[in-house]
Amino acid sequence: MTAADPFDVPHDAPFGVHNLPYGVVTTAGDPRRRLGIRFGEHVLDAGAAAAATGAPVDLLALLAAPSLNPLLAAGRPAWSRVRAAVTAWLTEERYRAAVAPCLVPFADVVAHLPFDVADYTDFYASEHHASNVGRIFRPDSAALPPNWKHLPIGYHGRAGTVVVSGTDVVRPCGQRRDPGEQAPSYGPSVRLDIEAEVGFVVGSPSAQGDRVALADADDHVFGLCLLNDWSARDIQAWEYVPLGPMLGKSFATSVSAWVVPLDALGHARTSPPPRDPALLPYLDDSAARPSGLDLALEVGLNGHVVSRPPFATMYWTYAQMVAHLTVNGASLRAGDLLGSGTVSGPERDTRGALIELSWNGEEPLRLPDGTERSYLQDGDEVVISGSATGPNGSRIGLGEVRGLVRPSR
Ligand SMILES: O=C(O)/C=C/C(=O)CC(=O)CC(=O)O
Ligand SMILES: [Ca+2]
Ligand SMILES: [Mg+2]
Repeated sequence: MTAADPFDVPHDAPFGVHNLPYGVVTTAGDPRRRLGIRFGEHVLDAGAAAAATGAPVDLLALLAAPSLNPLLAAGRPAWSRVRAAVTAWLTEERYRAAVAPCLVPFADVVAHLPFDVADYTDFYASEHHASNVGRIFRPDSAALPPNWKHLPIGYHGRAGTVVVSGTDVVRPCGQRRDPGEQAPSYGPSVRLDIEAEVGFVVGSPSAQGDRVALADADDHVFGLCLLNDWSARDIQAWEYVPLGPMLGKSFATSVSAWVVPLDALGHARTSPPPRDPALLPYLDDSAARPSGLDLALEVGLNGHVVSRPPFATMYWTYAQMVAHLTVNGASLRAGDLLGSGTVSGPERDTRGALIELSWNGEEPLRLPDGTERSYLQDGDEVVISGSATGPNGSRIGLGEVRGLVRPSR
């Protein structure tokens, strides 16, 4: 093998054979949207590889689709068959000649939104984040509301404004009420923020009226992406009582272009923090397979790392989010996106939002380039990236979610 052999991916590379995340790509020479699987420095054209290797017609149909949704809806047995087939194509000598022409250099692809987002729900699962924001937004109340440790709080967001990594974000306009004022004013947000989150991508639907038990959550969750829940704190603070976030968060939510299957994250599973008080039975995971995940996130602002949020500290797991979301009989659809909520750890430099990092502007961040930030300025670029440990010390790259702030129109 030579260094240029596309099949020769180093064991510690972020997109090795243990990862195999899915995306939707086009190339300059072929503008058809098609499924790609990231592998080393290349992207496997999944539909072309299925055809070239003579895959069964049902798998061929799933992989020849222009979005991930048909594969998402096909369910866990199909996800396992596809993953096993792709692993064989990329590792077994007998497939090399057929598969090699289906590997496109990563630099040559444009990645699009990998799935059609059905419903988007954003949770609030970090105790550190919820406590910090509670202290800032509600200084005269307890840091955590009384329901916080009994259910994973969330709100329903706006699926139609989810955008893929690399999409610019226009500073939103809206109402705010400035400190000391009685009346609101209108204009571009002056407290534009980020929220570093993990987005869980639902595959198999559930029927309306049914509940999905905690133990069955893995039959429904296909994988995860990185998510930036852009938030205009001034708009949010004025509008959110009593029904919750609305325009302060609905203008844009960015997701990474590559969906990492849950199957790639077996080694990242970890026990969530101890729960006190005890949970109602439908949320009690004390006897379940752990669904905490040890994911290391990094938040970059204009090229400087400003935070390293640890996902393992999240109080609520994706399995509990699924159990809670469906406990009233609400159905899941293929393409539902469940945001974890901002990931913040206990230390200052592990907080996942600027409102916490700058304590709402009281302690501005000093960047190595000599500038200060409390909130985002026009032209700022935010990159959230992440990784986990895979089998035998391999790495599972979670890719990145990137966004640049454009001035209000
Ligand atoms: O505590 C509040 O009123 C608001 C909290 C948030 O803005 C956070 C939110 O979107 C959920 C999260 O990302 O954890
Ligand atoms: Ca959020
Ligand atoms: Mg949002």
